[in-house]
Amino acid sequence: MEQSITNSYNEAKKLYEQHGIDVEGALKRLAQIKVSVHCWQGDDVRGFLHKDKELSGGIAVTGSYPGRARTPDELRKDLEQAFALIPGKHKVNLHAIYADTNEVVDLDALEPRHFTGWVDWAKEQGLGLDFNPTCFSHDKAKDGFTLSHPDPEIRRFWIDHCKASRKIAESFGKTLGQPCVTNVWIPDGFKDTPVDRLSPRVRLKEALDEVFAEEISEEHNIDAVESKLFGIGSESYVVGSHEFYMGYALTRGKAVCFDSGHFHPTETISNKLSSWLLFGDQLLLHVSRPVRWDSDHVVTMDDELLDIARELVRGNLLDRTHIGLDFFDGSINHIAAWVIGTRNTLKALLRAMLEPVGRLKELELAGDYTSRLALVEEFKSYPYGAIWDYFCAAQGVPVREAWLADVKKYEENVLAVRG
Ligand SMILES: C[C@H](O)[C@H](O)[C@@H](O)C(=O)CO
Ligand SMILES: [Mn+2]
Repeated sequence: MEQSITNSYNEAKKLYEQHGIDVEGALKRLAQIKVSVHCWQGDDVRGFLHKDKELSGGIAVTGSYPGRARTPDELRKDLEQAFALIPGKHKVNLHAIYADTNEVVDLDALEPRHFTGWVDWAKEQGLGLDFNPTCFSHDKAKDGFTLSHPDPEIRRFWIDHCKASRKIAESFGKTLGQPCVTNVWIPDGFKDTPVDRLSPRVRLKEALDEVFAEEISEEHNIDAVESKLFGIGSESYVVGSHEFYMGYALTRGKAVCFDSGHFHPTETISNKLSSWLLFGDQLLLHVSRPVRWDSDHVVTMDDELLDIARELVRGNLLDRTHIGLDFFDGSINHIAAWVIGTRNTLKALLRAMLEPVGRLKELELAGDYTSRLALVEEFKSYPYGAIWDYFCAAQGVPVREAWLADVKKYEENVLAVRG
């Protein structure tokens, strides 16, 4: 390691230690955190199962930056390049449409064997896998409804797909020796104001009960459900609203997925986590960045990211939280997007771990809000960057922006030659 990195680290460490902060303990904890990196940033959410299908479900990718992955092998190579620039050992979050198979197989007939390529690779790379049924970009989701569709035959198709997804996830968990989080998100909703808000929710509740009917050990698979306020084409009503899934997950022992882009523009998920975890067991995060009406921008070091990290650290919630990412930006280098979003998420957790939480809580309890504010503000300019640099160097990944040169080289040598 470069001497200047160690020197800056030692100086910074002294400053934190004056406040009783255990810097080495924080770095050990940070090294254990697994971020679930979403595969769909690598190919603009197209997948490999039905190459001709348009992206649907009220989500959209804009931009045509060259070099998106076109095959499972390309996607895996791109992920390997991203992970070489991100400290720690993580997970990859797959959608069903990323099956690695030459067979013509529909979503309801998918089996673990269609994902063998992914599992073998994950094992070899020391990565975990998470999973998602893909309830969009399919003819049977054309009119915007899946699990809550009024037609029982269409509902059946999606129920079978979600059941198949849980079996695939269970096989991931068994083979890789760590649980796979299976997240159900459906786009179902109305563009214009519905007359009957209740019936689609009744259908969704019944369909989900069927999906989850088979007991699968949480050692292998953890079920999560993800709400949304609105999507493109479902502006007026979404069946799987936050309240729907709060009730559903609480009564069924499921995890709730909080996507930071799925709420009103001024509503933050950081303020929801402590409430949920008082009553529910586990949560899944989709760390994203909403911008005006759109929900899926690359995660930056903004106030909400830091507040999410603070909530997890201050409330001791990390052990019950699965941290996933969810953004898709087609206007920049696909690998850089992963690296920026994942490094920022980890860096925000480090910043939160380097705050004098015990002291701040004491001040708050004593009603000394002046000191609380003063300390929180001063800590914003404490030298966490020096601790982060040391962490990156110790983990064998590039320090500061040095990773960008590797991405540019990969772009020139690998991405630019893709058609
Ligand atoms: C592709 C993902 O499953 C999707 O982004 C979902 O998680 C979501 O957030 C939809 O808005
Ligand atoms: Mn999401």
